[in-house]
Amino acid sequence: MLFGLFLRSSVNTLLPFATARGFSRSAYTMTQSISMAATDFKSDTVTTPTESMLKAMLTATHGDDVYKEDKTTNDFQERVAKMAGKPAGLFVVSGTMGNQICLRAHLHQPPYSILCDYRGHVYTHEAAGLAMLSQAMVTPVHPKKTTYITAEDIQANLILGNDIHTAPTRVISLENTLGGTIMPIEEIAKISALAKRHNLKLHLDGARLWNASAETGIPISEYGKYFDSMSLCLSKGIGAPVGTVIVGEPDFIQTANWFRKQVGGGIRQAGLLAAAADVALTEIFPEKLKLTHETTKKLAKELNEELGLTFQIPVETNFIFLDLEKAGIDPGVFIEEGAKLGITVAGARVAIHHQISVDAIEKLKQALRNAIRIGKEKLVDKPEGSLTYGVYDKIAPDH
Ligand SMILES: Cc1ncc(COP(=O)(O)O)c(C=O)c1O
Ligand SMILES: C[C@@H](O)[C@H](N)C(=O)O
Repeated sequence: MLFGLFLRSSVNTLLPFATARGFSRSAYTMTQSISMAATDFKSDTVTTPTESMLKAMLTATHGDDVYKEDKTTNDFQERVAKMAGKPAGLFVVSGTMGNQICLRAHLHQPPYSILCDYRGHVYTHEAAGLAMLSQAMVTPVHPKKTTYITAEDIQANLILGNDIHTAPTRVISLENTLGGTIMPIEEIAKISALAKRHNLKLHLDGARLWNASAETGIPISEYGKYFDSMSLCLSKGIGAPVGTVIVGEPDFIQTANWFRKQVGGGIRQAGLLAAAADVALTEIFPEKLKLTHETTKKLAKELNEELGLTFQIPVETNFIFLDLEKAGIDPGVFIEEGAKLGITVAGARVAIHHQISVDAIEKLKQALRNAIRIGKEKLVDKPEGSLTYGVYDKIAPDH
């Protein structure tokens, strides 16, 4: 009974999608009890567990995952690996861990380097893991003409051969979606062929591959054909409280498991977390993700038509990258005006997820109206700790 009360009071009880003012078939949920995520645009990592996820945790098995004895975890790993078209998977606690142990497991004898997009999360937001865990050099590549790095961009930046002055490229690490933009599968196929031609490994930071798949209709397994490893987060738009599954060949996953243990990522009763992630994947993918994208695009259209706002990169899934500079909006003012209205924003990037409330969307628009009005009247320092995504602020490649 007590737990039932806890459930009711602290989680979103998601009603069927509501048709909200101005947002037909909205991805917004009308929540009976407002979760802190309902007003939080800083990221899609902020979603809170739904009642169904918490209930699933109650019936999870309690085996010790370090000894591979937990049925719920083993079954979930198998489910995600199958969706990815890969023979093996490993449940880890975060996307960062998933990426870093995959990349480390592909590398054998330094000196070596990893090639990725200059905005790639593995390079910009994983606490220098490539340098410290993998002792790798990085070749950050700027896309020349598109919002994603192409086979041509990569070819021009590969470090091949064994010149003693260099750290040869051993792994190409892609990210899809990146900044919410989708990398076309045709380009991925070209990059895969290039990697194979030079005997390089290809990794995907697929924290939001679910979004790309939901938007394009291309199955996860179709993407999986081109990669030696993928890190698939369940704690972003999929809305699980914790978890990522990395996928690949069995011997690769065994090596990655070693590095998982080494960084303290061996999990005991992992079934509790895997059970919630399993329900989240079923509940959210792909339909609720698609609705979230529809809502994001509709909001972007309204911000452009009503407020004249433009965007740093195309709005293709669940992120809007506002061009605040062009609008004369100080990020600190935007953050401050949002706080006054009871919403959390983090600067240029606006993240939409399945728990954002209709009311919060209206407040976001009002905060932007206020910030435009205030304009250059005053400049406000960004509050300490605000997520700035500086790398994303410059996401538009230097054409
Ligand atoms: C593209 C991308 N990859 C990886 C990660 C890392 O995930 P986590 O925060 O769970 O470590 C994030 C952030 O959440 C991300 O945005
Ligand atoms: C902050 C960053 O690590 C996180 N992945 C996000 O996109 O919000």
